[in-house]
Amino acid sequence: MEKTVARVALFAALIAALGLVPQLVLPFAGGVPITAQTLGVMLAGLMLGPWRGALAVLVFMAVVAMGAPLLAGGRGGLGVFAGPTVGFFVGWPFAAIAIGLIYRAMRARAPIVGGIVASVLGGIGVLYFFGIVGLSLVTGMDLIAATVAALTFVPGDILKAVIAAFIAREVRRARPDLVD
Ligand SMILES: O=C(O)CCCC[C@@H]1SC[C@@H]2NC(=O)N[C@@H]21
Repeated sequence: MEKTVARVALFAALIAALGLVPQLVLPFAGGVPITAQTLGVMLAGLMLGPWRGALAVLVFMAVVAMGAPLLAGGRGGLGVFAGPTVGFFVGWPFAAIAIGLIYRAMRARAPIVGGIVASVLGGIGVLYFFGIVGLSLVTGMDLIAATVAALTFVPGDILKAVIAAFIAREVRRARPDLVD
């Protein structure tokens, strides 16, 4: 129990720390930034598993919602729920669940490929569904335009998926007792 609390807190803190990496706001992405924090969401799903990973993300989100400026660029507070990133933000725990479930099913046979596939399906497939709908609702963009805007993030998120898969495999090799 104590170990679980410590791990969940650690990953919530990791996602917060990744917010220190400067965000990149591209003019054609509807005001949604490129952020390193999605790497933290992927790592939480891969290394804590679906439910504890989602819990770590939810803890981080609760602290942000309470006003802590822990999102990249120093954002926080309830205003996040009215901004163009709301769908991605709300989608993070669902992405962590999908990543954790897919990785559990694949990691024994293919730790790296499984980590990449899980992170791409959860961190792009599932997450972008929420993100695109949210972007469309908040900005009034139609779903096609919001999807095109979201495509901006695909190369960076694939890179994060590869990095997350290697980190998860190495930590699992070195300290199997610390991961899901
Ligand atoms: O800071 C926020 O309010 C949430 C940011 C969401 C950014 C999304 S997550 C998926 C995609 N990949 C990125 O690097 N940025 C977007």
